[in-house]
Amino acid sequence: MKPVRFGLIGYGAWGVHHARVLSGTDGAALVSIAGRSADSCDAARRDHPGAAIYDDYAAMLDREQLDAVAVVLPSHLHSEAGAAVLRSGRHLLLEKPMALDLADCDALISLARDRRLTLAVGHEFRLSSLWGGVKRMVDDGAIGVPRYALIELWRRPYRTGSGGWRYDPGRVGSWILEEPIHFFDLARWYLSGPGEPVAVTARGSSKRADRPELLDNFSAFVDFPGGAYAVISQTLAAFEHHQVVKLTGTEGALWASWGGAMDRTFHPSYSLKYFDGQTVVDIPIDRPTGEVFELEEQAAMMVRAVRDGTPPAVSGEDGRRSVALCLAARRSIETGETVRMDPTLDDR
Ligand SMILES: NC(=O)C1=CN([C@@H]2O[C@H](COP(=O)(O)OP(=O)(O)OC[C@H]3O[C@@H](n4cnc5c(N)ncnc54)[C@H](OP(=O)(O)O)[C@@H]3O)[C@@H](O)[C@H]2O)C=CC1
Ligand SMILES: O=C1CO[C@H](CO)[C@@H](O)[C@@H]1O
Repeated sequence: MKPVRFGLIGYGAWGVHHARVLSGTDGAALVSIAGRSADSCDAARRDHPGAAIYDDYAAMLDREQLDAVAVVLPSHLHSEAGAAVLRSGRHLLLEKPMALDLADCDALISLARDRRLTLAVGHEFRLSSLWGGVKRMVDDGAIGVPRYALIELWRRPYRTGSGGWRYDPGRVGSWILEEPIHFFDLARWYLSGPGEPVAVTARGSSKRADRPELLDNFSAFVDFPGGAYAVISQTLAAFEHHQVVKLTGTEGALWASWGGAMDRTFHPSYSLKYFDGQTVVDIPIDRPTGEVFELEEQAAMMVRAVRDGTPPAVSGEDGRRSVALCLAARRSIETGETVRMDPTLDDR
């Protein structure tokens, strides 16, 4: 069978991993990469001598024969580059956050729908043996009806990113859209059985008096219909990278934890403990877990989506809901109020 032909836009810290994975996934071929500076283009050429390298992604989309394109650019460029990919008739794997506002999310969803193309968003935690193991046990009824989730991250400060985009609110949107967005996605995945979140209440603080908008510390309560709720909490004012999900239900509890020297480590430690109301057992995790591993599952998922039309793990609608929760959290911090969500998806 002919391989699915992939293009990649963006060859920074995370694009390098997308490229590594796309060039090694069964059924995929990494055909071309678009960078921007001479440095990132040279690095792409050196690492992937078989791929065509461009310093202009529009030229790559014009000239290359591609089935699908991964967009791994600074977040303010997601909507513009994602739209260009879809308009060119290619399936799209778009890094999170899907876009910085809901109008841009809507435009991408419409473009993909009108052209019958796959739009997948890079919330790769859903492909994890650990975080996905939690989901499978919840779906199997292991903890009864889920009532509470704590999703917590302790980590070192963010990298600045190329040209400092991660520390510029105009380009990053907010730090809530940068990483807590993954946790809003997980909270929905675990708890939205009875329906989508109904309200968000958030608080945040900065460690720098001169940059109060950069929320090193962030916490949110997310209310679901029927009284279940999630607490999302993150600090960037710490060290290494340690994440937990603690989930309780009417009949049991799950405690998943993951840790490493950094988010992109190939040597993490992780565990999943399950309590059935009486005893605690360790649940074996069958595959290594961590974002560098989940990318492999994500690439395989994209190959299936292109070949067979299998729905993506995280759709444009999912990506949009997570953006909506982040924007609601930011509004809650600004106003000091709880923000009610519109379950019909019309919250703007
Ligand atoms: N799902 C996940 O777990 C993760 C997601 N991400 C997301 O991935 C995206 C990229 O993050 P990251 O790689 O860390 O950021 P970096 O700043 O490390 O890399 C961004 C890259 O984009 C390139 N770039 C900028 N403008 C253009 C353009 N017009 N055409 C082509 N390339 C361009 C830059 O090129 P140059 O170097 O030449 O300036 C740079 O190489 C972000 O949206 C981030 O949120 C990141 C990490 C993990
Ligand atoms: O998962 C992630 C790990 O951290 C990165 C920032 O350093 C985020 O961009 C990303 O979403």
